Amino acid sequence: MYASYKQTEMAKAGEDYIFKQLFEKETSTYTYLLADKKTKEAVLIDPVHETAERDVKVVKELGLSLKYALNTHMHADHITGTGELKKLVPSVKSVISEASGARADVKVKDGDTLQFGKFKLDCRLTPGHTAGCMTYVWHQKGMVFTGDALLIRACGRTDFQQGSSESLYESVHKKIFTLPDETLVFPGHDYKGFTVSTVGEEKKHNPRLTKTLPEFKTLMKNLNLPYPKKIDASLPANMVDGLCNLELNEKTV
Ligand SMILES: N[C@@H](CCC(=O)N[C@@H](CSS)C(=O)NCC(=O)O)C(=O)O
Ligand SMILES: [Fe+2]
Repeated sequence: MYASYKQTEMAKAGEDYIFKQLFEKETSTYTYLLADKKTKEAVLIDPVHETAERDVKVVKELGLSLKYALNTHMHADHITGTGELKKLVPSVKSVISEASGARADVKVKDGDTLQFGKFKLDCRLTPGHTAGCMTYVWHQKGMVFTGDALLIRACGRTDFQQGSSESLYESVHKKIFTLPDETLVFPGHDYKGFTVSTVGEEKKHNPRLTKTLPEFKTLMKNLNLPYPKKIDASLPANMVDGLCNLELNEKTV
């Protein structure tokens, strides 16, 4: 059984593509399904362990062929769904940045591209929340998947996983805010009910990233957020592509 979830209203089936924004309620995580309608090739961005079965069900119902399961970073608050997805659909290749230091089938670097059907995602390294955060840009559809680097009217915390407020500020300003203003911003989480923003809106209204760098650094230093509840289980599992410790122990006895 998987945790409770809801699928948001954000589902689009354009002329030549499929886009779905899926939600995992316990950790307020967004998973995105993108596909080429003609070739049926699909990718999932930031799947969650508990909702991997749901994601596979959607993929199958739509007659899609899942090529990649991408992580924007090594998550601290939940176990990635990539390990579970690979069990359910063995041909899927998991993806994470080389800079994350984590295990995956494909390790991407800044400037790499990932192809599905006639579409491609541009990989932009955006460190700061973690040292290995990757933002994926779908230029052809004017969409950017920012993980926890840029959240709607917020941004990822910088107090663990080699976080750095200075790096995050530079990443967002140089690698995300340089995209066209109308680019749709899809984050890795939302804790307030937002589903989508735009680069133009965030440049104007993000209460953290509109500050000067010194102000931003002070603000981030004083966020005082509690550690994510599942951090102790998530980090070791996400280092090894989402295989949980329990399974690893079972294999070694
Ligand atoms: N309470 C949640 C964790 C909330 C949290 O720390 N979120 C992270 C992204 S997940 S690594 C974050 O960067 N938040 C920024 C913010 O301003 O909220 C839990 O226990 O799971
Ligand atoms: Fe995170």
